[in-house]
Amino acid sequence: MAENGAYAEHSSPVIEGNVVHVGGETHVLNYDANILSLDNVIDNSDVIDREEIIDEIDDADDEVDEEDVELSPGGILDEETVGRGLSNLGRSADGSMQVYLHVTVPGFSLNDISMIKMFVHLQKVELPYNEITDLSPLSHLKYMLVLDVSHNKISRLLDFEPPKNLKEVDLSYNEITEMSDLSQHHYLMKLNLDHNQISEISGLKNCQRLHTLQLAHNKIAKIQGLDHLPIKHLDLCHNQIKRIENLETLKKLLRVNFAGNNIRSLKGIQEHDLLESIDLEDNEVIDISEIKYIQDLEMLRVLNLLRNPIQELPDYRLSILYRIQRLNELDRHRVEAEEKVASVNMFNPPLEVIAARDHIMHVVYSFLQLSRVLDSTLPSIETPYPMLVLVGPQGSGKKDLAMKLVDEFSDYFGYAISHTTRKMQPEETDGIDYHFVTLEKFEMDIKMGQFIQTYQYHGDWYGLQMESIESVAREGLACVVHMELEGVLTVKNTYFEPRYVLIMPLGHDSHEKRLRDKGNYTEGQIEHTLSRADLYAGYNQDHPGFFDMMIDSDDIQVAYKRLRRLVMDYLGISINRSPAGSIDGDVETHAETDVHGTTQLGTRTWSKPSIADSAGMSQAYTRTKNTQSPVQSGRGLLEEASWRRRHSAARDAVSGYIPPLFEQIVTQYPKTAPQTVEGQMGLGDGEVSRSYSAPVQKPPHAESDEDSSSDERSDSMLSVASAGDMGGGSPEGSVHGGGKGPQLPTETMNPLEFMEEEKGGKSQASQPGDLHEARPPSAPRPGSRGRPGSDRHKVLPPISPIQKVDYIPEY
Ligand SMILES: Nc1ncnc2c1ncn2[C@@H]1O[C@H](COP(=O)(O)OP(=O)(O)OP(=O)(O)O)[C@@H](O)[C@H]1O
Repeated sequence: MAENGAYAEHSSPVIEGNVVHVGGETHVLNYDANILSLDNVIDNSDVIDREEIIDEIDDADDEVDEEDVELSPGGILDEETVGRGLSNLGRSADGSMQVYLHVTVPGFSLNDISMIKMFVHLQKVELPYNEITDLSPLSHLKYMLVLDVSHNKISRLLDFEPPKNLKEVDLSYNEITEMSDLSQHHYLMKLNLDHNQISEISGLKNCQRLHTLQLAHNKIAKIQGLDHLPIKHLDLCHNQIKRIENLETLKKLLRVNFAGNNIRSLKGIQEHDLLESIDLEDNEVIDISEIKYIQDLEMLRVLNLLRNPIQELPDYRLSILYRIQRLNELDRHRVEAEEKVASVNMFNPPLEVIAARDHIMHVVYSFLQLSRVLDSTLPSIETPYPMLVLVGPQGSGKKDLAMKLVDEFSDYFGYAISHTTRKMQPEETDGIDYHFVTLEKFEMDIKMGQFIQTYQYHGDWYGLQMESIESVAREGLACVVHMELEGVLTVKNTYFEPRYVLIMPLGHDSHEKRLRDKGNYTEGQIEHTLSRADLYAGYNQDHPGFFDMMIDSDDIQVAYKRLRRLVMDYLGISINRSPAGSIDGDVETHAETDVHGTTQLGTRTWSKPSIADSAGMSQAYTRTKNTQSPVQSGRGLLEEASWRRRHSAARDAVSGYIPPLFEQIVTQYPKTAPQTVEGQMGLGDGEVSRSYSAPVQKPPHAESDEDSSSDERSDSMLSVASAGDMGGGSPEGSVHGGGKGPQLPTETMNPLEFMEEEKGGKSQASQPGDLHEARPPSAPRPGSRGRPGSDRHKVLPPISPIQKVDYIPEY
């Protein structure tokens, strides 16, 4: 009997056993003489050209196909059947012959494959869909690499002498109940045992090259016997597994399929850093918290949780995507980038998104209410309602600072009381620290459009109502509020333009201690709050200009000193000099008090620079007056004011004038809190902290305090401004009074009023028809001269009188 394979190359057909070699091709012939007459081929070899011979052979093959030849009768594999199934001609393993390397004989109901042992060179044997029970003839196929005997009746696993190099075995759809020891199959890489009756994984211990193990649709109840195997693809779907276990040592896992089991928890799958795909379809995963076991898997891209109870959770898909942002496919559906964004916005919205939503909500609710004119805080381009917002993490002490500031500067500031649903603490008073309200009331107020911002912190709601601000403003005071960062972001969406001072406990330990000392917070809350301190620091760093100032509140006393000095600087309140001539600059320092015991004001108020800023105006005023009106100069009002500001700035630059600190803070952009602690431009003690800000120089027109320190100069600027003998006397005197020094306008004075006065003469009484009369009457409160937000301060500059201005001083 001829072997499958060997031939020598000839130009004319050469017959070797059942093989014909024609022009480099080899054909296997049947022994049945009816199929092909070898004589014919050989006899006519001289006269029939090669192609005809090949055609003839092909025709003969076709004829045979058409005939109903019974192959492998009785399920006994015969040579004819093998011959038909041979393919893939190639070199034999020893390289000496050309042989067929593959055989495929599917669906012949084979139960005896003894014949196969004749074909020793076969490397790939496919005998699926038969009735094979015994694989022992395969022991002869020493070169076999791949074996597919799926869909047979095999009950014993690889029960034959193993070919040395057997790599892939498909024994799926058989009747194997037990996994025998496969220790001799050293080279086994892929083993498919799907659809058998296996109840226990075993015998694989020495299969140290096994990278794919398929055991789907068996009766396995426990994952075991896989320790230290280099398995990358593990398919255990449709078994009876309840727990993912014993996978710790499978460090190469890339894909696992546990679909169709009874798994509830994902515990056991963690720490597989290479895992890319997990299929858990049709299991019993119910709890979203289970995702924690897989959310740190760096390479995970595909997850299937279809037909698990977890699918019933509201926003299930987004919550999974939020937790595992790196997924490309979830539940057999591609994940879109938009879904990932939506998931973040839903479960951990960026601060800006929270603030925008909050703002929109309050705007919409307020639109639903009857509109009401808010006379005290109505916005104005020139002088927005003055507000100071202390912002920082909980426990930064900002509430205490705010309270203390309002206490000390009660003539200037009022505390805008926020509403909260949190429990009142023993040391707190309703209506002073907060308006303590029920959740129902809080929600009702939201719906009534009362709030300008709200924020939920540690489960309690906080919110600032318009009425809280308005009630402070009605008193003629600027308002101080404190809030978390999200609140600030909402306020930044409103028309208010407060100054924002970041109160930051820079020392982690002191912050923690302060939180613990309060004794009100749980461990989780403390941890959360401490982590938010980093958020603030990061936000400050990433958003230059967001905060106007940062104050370290590690030491609350020092923090207050700084805040106090900042405020005094803003307000232009002079600071007493100590006998030694230095500035006290601390809590002991008091605002300069005039003979009447009222605090003396400088030229600044707590507001944004108005159209005609004080520096520009002040210097403009020292110039020769030019009574050309904007109309005459061909410029509009705003354009005129802008032109003057630029003119003034240019002149300052030429003359070397550098505005004092407060003015830099108020007027310069970006007006930012220092991005690092070191860079803090605080109003700290002495030159060190000053060195971070621009040097403060005396303006050319300031004549006094030659030897003052820079701090003093800063303050002296204010004094100079007020020194135009505005300090004493009546409010009118302080603003309009004619002194010897340069006349400086103040922000307590409407620039237009200032211009008008300049026109009409400093000390002259108002003339009929001038701005004073055109302006709505203001009711000065006793002792409230020109303080921010007061009725003396033109927070609400009249609109119609602007039209009446007939000139703006030129210089
Ligand atoms: N209207 C508001 N909007 C946003 N956050 C607010 C508002 N009112 C108060 N908060 C902030 O809510 C947080 C919790 O308030 P709580 O009164 O418990 O703080 P606290 O312990 O006094 O903190 P701190 O010492 O920083 O003032 C604080 O950071 C507070 O500033």
